[in-house]
Amino acid sequence: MEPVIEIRNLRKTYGAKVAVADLSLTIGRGEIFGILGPNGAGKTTTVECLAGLRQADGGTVRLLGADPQRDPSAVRERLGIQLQESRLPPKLRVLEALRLYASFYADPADPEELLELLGLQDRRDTAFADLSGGQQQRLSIALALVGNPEVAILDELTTGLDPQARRDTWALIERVRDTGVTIVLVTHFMDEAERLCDRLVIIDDGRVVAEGSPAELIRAQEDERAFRLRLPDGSPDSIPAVLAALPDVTSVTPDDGEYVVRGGHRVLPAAVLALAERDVVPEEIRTLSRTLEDVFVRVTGTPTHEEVSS
Ligand SMILES: Nc1ncnc2c1ncn2[C@@H]1O[C@H](COP(=O)(O)OP(=O)(O)OP(=O)(O)O)[C@@H](O)[C@H]1O
Repeated sequence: MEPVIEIRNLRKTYGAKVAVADLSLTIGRGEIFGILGPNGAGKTTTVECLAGLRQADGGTVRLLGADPQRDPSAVRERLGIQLQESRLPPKLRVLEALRLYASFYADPADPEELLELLGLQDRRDTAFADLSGGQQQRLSIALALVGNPEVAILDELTTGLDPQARRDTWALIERVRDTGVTIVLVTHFMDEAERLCDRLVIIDDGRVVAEGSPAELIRAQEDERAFRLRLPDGSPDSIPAVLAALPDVTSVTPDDGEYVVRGGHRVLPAAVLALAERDVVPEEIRTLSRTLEDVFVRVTGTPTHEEVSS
């Protein structure tokens, strides 16, 4: 793997607040690399240091062999960045925006080709304010790509998009990667990371707590089990808390009228026994395959949804 990004022992504080404690990672050419973590974990600070937008307190950063901290201009032409909630003037039209941004670069991409890659050809004369959320998002990706970058950083790519627009955006990112661009994806969506990333890190409190491909990370959770449970109408309200208190259970999460129960390899028999002792016959039980979300909950201790307390 030819590294295009190397971060070693990065540290960044804001006054007394340690945003990045000690973080190292390596990203290879042509990868879609995910940076995941709970709110406030230090993801945005990390990519801002990587882009030379913030000065780190310690550690080294190399992007395409250059030091973006010391010499931001050395990476400016080779890096595209789409930060959270990038907004444009409401009246600026799509093609105008692309041409304007292209004028900042010595060797920009052809705005017409970008319009086609991003499926915005028939929106070329539409003002930013009149685009749908998905189209605005696609335009902000196009703007990150207009300088013909070798590396693109995309932060919270699909926040606020509907399921179809999210899937379209994922397909688009794969097309961009296929053109040879290395992509750094900052996200808190586990399904997005599992679907798109070749490799990823999960960071928590400014440190890497897990690293690998989604499949490797999921395989490493072999002793984890989970199932979905639908209780019969009229079962005692205390049942979820009873399950949450069992030693084999690590979490009970309500979801769409059912419960997702997670725990060790004995979680299913232990829960069924506890239900039987209370004369509760489940309406339905479905075992679940492990996902990146299970890995995330385990390594960060942060539930992605509200849990039942025991
Ligand atoms: N300019 C700043 N001044 C002070 N504290 C900051 C600043 N920017 C970020 N922080 C704090 O540093 C920590 C890391 O923030 P950062 O935005 O890097 O996290 P994040 O993982 O990107 O979070 P989110 O998912 O919420 O965007 C947080 O506790 C945040 O409140």
